[in-house]
Amino acid sequence: MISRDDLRGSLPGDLRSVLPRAELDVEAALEKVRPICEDVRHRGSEAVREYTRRFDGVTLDRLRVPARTVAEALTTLDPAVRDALEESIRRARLVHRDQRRSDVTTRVVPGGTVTERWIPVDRVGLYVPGGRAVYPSSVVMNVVPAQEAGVGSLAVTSPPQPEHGGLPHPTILAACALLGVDEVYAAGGAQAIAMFAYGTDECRPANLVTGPGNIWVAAAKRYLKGVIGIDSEAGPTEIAVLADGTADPVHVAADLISQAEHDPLAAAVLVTDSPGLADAVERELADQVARTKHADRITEALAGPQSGIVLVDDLEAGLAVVNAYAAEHLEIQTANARELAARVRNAGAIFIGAHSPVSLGDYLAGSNHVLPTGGCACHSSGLSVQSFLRGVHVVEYDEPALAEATARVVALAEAEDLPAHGAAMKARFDWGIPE
Ligand SMILES: NC(=O)c1ccc[n+]([C@@H]2O[C@H](COP(=O)([O-])OP(=O)(O)OC[C@H]3O[C@@H](n4cnc5c(N)ncnc54)[C@H](O)[C@@H]3O)[C@@H](O)[C@H]2O)c1
Ligand SMILES: N[C@H](CO)Cc1c[nH]c[nH+]1
Ligand SMILES: [Zn+2]
Repeated sequence: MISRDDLRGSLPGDLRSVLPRAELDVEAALEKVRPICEDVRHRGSEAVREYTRRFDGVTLDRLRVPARTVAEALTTLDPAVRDALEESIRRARLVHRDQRRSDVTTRVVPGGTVTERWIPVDRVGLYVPGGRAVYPSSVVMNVVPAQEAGVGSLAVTSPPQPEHGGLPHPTILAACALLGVDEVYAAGGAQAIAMFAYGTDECRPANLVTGPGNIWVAAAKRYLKGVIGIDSEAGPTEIAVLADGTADPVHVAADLISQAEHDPLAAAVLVTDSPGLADAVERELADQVARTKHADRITEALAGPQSGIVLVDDLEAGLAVVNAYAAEHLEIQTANARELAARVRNAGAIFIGAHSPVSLGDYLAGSNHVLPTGGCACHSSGLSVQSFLRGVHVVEYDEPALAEATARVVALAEAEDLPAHGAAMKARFDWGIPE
């Protein structure tokens, strides 16, 4: 129970330290991924194949999936799944197309302009998880914004599945085919991220790698950042639900369980001012978990230190808690949900009201489901078209505009004791280069 007194005067950081959160030791995982990444750097595909044998239990002669195999995956795709994927792609395109940026030219002074030009990254590597669950939906969430940004070269990688002849899951291949992606690799974990970073004889290096994954994937992204660009760390899934006594405990429990289903390290947190709702949700959780397929990993996730029910005095305190927590997904199920949502500062994505569950966002809302976890939502965004663009300033001044700027540039250069900077300006005018 966190009371208003606990909150009074507490900084978001203090509050964060008393909230449930996974003690995800990415730093410890870094120790383990460092040698994997270095090995891939030096031995390329041979090393990727060796770690694939060790961690995925699959022996592969080559990592690249033949383009024909990708295309053929469509022939065995369940028509209902095809229809759902196509609609998911259509809705995601609608949302992501609206995120495209236009170049903007600012006339700073007469004769002096700065244009911000948006240029897509040349080549991206897209990670699609495939350990405990397989994620064709993450193919959509990675590929659509990259394509809408105008990225020219896209490669997808996903862990090989022993029961599918060492290929990524057929629905992942089919999703790639639907999106027109034919460069696909059967590799997962840290070794796949290193493959994109350093390149191998089979896979050209990429400029940027994006996509969600487990702790090994998150650690590899952190280790290789700089060698390759990365999106935000999108690690084990999190859901926070801010609810009052008007929320339906059956729905709240179902939504918490839905995200706990991803990983024993997934986090599910209810923040409520209603002791009655808290009790009812607890009862519902026990009932629903017992009846669900992945009860083991869900039970582990719900019992972990990262999950729990936080009872607050009122919804103001609840708002402070969810802002401090900065969940990957935040559902607001209260009487005044839209109003509270407008005051949320930190969340990867916000789901308003009884009819906007996270499961909708995972597959079909049109929003992106690759979102920052572990509190990163206080500084990072989910995947979007912007993730695949670079803004480049293009500067163009004419001679009078440069002349008008010269004295001030010289003054600032001298203040920084960098006189050659000033000299580069003066050289263009009568002032000349000083002896
Ligand atoms: N935040 C998001 O946007 C988002 C979206 C979807 C999924 N997720 C998360 O992605 C994760 C997917 O995890 P997953 O495990 O199912 O698939 P994954 O593809 O991320 O990881 C599987 C890979 O991990 C490697 N691996 C397994 N054990 C290892 C070990 N002991 N040492 C080194 N490497 C090892 C293997 O090579 C395997 O290919 C889940 O945590 C889920 O919650 C997050
Ligand atoms: N909830 C995950 C994002 O954290 C995305 C996902 C994909 N499939 C099901 N769920
Ligand atoms: Zn999910």
